[in-house]
Amino acid sequence: MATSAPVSAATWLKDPSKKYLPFASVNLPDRTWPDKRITKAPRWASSDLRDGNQALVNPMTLAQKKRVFDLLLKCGFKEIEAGFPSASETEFQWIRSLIEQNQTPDDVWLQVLTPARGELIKRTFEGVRDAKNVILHMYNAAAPVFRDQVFGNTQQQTIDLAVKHVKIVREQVDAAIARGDRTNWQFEYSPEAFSQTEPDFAVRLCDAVQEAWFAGRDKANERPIIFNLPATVEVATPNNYADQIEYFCRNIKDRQHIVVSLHTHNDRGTGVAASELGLMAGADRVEGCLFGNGERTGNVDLVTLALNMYTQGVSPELDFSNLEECIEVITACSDIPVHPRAPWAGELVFTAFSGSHQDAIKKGFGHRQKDASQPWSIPYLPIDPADIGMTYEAVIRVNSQSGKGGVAYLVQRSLGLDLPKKMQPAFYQVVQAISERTAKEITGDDIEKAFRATYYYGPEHNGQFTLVDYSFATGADGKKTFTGTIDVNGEHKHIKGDGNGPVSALLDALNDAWPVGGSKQHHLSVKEYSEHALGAGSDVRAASYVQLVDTTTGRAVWGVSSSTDVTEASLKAVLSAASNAAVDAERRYSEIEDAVIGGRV
Ligand SMILES: CC(=O)SCCNC(=O)CCNC(=O)[C@H](O)C(C)(C)COP(=O)(O)OP(=O)(O)OC[C@H]1O[C@@H](n2cnc3c(N)ncnc32)[C@H](O)[C@@H]1OP(=O)(O)O
Ligand SMILES: CC(C)C(=O)C(=O)O
Ligand SMILES: [Mg+2]
Repeated sequence: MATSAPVSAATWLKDPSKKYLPFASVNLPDRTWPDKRITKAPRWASSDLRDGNQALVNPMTLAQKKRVFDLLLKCGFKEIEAGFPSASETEFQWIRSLIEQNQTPDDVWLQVLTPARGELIKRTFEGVRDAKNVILHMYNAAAPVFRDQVFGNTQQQTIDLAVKHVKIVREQVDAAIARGDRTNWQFEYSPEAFSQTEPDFAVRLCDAVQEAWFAGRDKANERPIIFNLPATVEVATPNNYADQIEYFCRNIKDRQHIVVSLHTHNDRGTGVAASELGLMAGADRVEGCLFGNGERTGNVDLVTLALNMYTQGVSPELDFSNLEECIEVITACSDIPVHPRAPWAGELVFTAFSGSHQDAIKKGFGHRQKDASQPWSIPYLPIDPADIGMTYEAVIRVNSQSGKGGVAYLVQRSLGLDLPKKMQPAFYQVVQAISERTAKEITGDDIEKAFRATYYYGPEHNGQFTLVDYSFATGADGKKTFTGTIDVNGEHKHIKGDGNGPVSALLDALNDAWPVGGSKQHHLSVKEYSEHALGAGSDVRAASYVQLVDTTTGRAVWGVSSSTDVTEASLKAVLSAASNAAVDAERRYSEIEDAVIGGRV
């Protein structure tokens, strides 16, 4: 018995060239857009509540729409496509509520979409009655794939359909004016699937629409018509879209009386690039959605577009200083998360896990601290996270791919300690061992805990030796004599020693006292010493770092401490290092691991 192939059988083709044809480019050898730059913000129109909303699994409730609408106002949008009033009673009432409850500020244009269908246009006009500012947006499909397969229309029939409905829109506007309605009107026309439409036909169609719209009027006294040129489905590389826009701008009649608007989708992942190149090609206006919501792969992401502009030093004239709030509102209302790696807004986009990135960022911040008046330039960070309301906290996160620079950066952020370069590898080894053991990210908190445990840093972290009291005497030869008491595992021990300075005098005393607290004989000498101020003003403290080497074994250990008194900080740092020297390396690692991860592994 014959069996039929499963419906989902793969049809991957070794040679797809018969099934899929390459995009036919516009012939525009003298294109000028590649040499242009984006030097000012376009007019922005949000379509979150229309194109974004129509593509949601669960379209927004009225309350959610209102939340998004308010957010858009807060971000500074002046043109908001709020819906499709003829689609349903809910959509209609939503638009009515915005108007009747006076929710739209006087400088904001309420945009509504209608297909080129007489009864739906009339319903749309009923929907926007008494609004202050309305952009009446009408579309019909123009591309051959729609003409042939959906409507069975020729080019001329497509033009006729558009013109007929433009006249209906005009009649409705005239009727509203005649009635004395207070509304200001703009007309927007979209030849749907513009980017798949023959460029010369798109121009002819729009010329006919323009003629019908302005018929018998002096264009100079009219608001310009908006020609919105959608890449309804993105089917080619973005340079093709730019060519189409430049071609349109060059060939459309009376360019000065029209606004060229872009409306890109992201099917190939280049919606942002297409809009940017489209602006370079001469467009004036951009439609899209926050975080790229919308049909299929979404509309162009307006946050990305605006912040791309911002980081080129061009004000987008939109305010995304509180990006967290935008993310919160849009994700809650659309039920679609922002990808962790989405440009600018993703949770991970300011985070460096890898060692060489962390090292470069840390150094970049160091540079900037010295002179913050220079233009922003930090490796791997094309924007200052603070400008969009993000903190630096997430900039460096540590896993097993991280390096010493990143770890040192986190210690600096949490404890203010600027670890000496030579000390960084030692503490990094500690963190690396923990991170390999857990095979997970090590949080900033974990790193702080590990640091405190490793160097007995902080009052609750006592090493083998702690300083109880001390004094110094200076001899005639300038030598210092340390006399003091140290606590060794709970027992006080009096020690005395000489040296060129406080550190060497304490070490001399310690070396004399070995073995103490059950530890073996050691002979410690100073290999590295450094200190820096911690904090400022009356709260300033000294941070001291010392590396001791045990000359009996060659093992080197670090110690750290801080105090309001420089000498005390250095003595405590010596005892921190000596406490490390007193315990063998293996045991120290397991003590530290215990303190940081306990039973978490
Ligand atoms: C690219 C874009 O995003 S365009 C915007 C798309 N957004 C939406 O569609 C969301 C809102 N839409 C809706 O709620 C509905 O589609 C409505 C209410 C507008 C219309 O619904 P319906 O009347 O059921 O029609 P439907 O959407 O299925 O449209 C298909 C019919 O309209 C016809 N049609 C489309 N445009 C026109 C036109 N300008 N003149 C006459 N008929 C038209 C189609 O040929 C088709 O006719 P057929 O059923 O005889 O084959
Ligand atoms: C209605 C039009 C502008 C549209 O959304 C599209 O073509 O993508
Ligand atoms: Mg669209």
